[in-house]
Amino acid sequence: MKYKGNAEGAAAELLFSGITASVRQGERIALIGTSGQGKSTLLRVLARLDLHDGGRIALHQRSSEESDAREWRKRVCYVAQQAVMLPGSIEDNLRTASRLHGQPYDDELAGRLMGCLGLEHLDISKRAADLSGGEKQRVSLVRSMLLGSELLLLDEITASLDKNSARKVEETLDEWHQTRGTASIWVTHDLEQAQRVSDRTWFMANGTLAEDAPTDAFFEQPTTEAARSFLQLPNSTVSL
Ligand SMILES: Nc1ncnc2c1ncn2[C@@H]1O[C@H](COP(=O)(O)OP(=O)(O)OP(=O)(O)O)[C@@H](O)[C@H]1O
Repeated sequence: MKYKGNAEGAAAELLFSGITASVRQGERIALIGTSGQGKSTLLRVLARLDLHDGGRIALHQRSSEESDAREWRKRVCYVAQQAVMLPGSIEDNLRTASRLHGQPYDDELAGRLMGCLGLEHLDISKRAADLSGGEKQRVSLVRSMLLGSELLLLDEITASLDKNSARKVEETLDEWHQTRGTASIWVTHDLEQAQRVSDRTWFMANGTLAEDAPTDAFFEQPTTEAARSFLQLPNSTVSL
């Protein structure tokens, strides 16, 4: 699905292939696997921020080729691990979605989400560039949530947060999911977090989606040796 070229024109290497999967409305997926498997790349492909070299992605049966990229990115929103703040104040950043998509800015909702994520102390007229890494990450999450997407692609969004703040992010997204039915694919290396925030787990290994299973089943009884090894479970006789 996505090629990884290396320098000096050497033969391109297939990063992953043969992935067939779907996300149901309101479903919460944890995407896990060892570093370098292509989890972030898969999210970026799904958000149409990276181009796939083959295969098809579709939203409600409409393929990416038939859909307007801007409209797609409003409905499928990628939240990066390294939050990028736009020039201007925190409020300017929060207003991005409404400005870009010509929709009214919900001041009350923005304030509520900032509070839920432990950012109520921030003066939103402050320069966004001056925020700490963890603050930027949460402001960027609020900015994305204000888009009202139906699928959030969350790329290690709590990686630079303390435990307390990370829990607030999880709780806020859980409430968001309960009240709005927003689906998510959450890339995380924290396996306890993966179990808390998902109904289904996608496990990437060996250049493909090696397992796609309900989260409880995956963690109790993974079916591949790759997953057993990843979860540090004893070997079984189950084959890859
Ligand atoms: N645009 C690109 N061109 C070439 N190689 C790329 C590109 N994007 C990512 N890669 C490479 O593809 C591989 C997968 O990267 P990716 O960040 O998707 O993995 P990951 O599973 O999310 O890793 P991690 O868990 O460490 O964040 C890495 O070796 C990376 O260097």
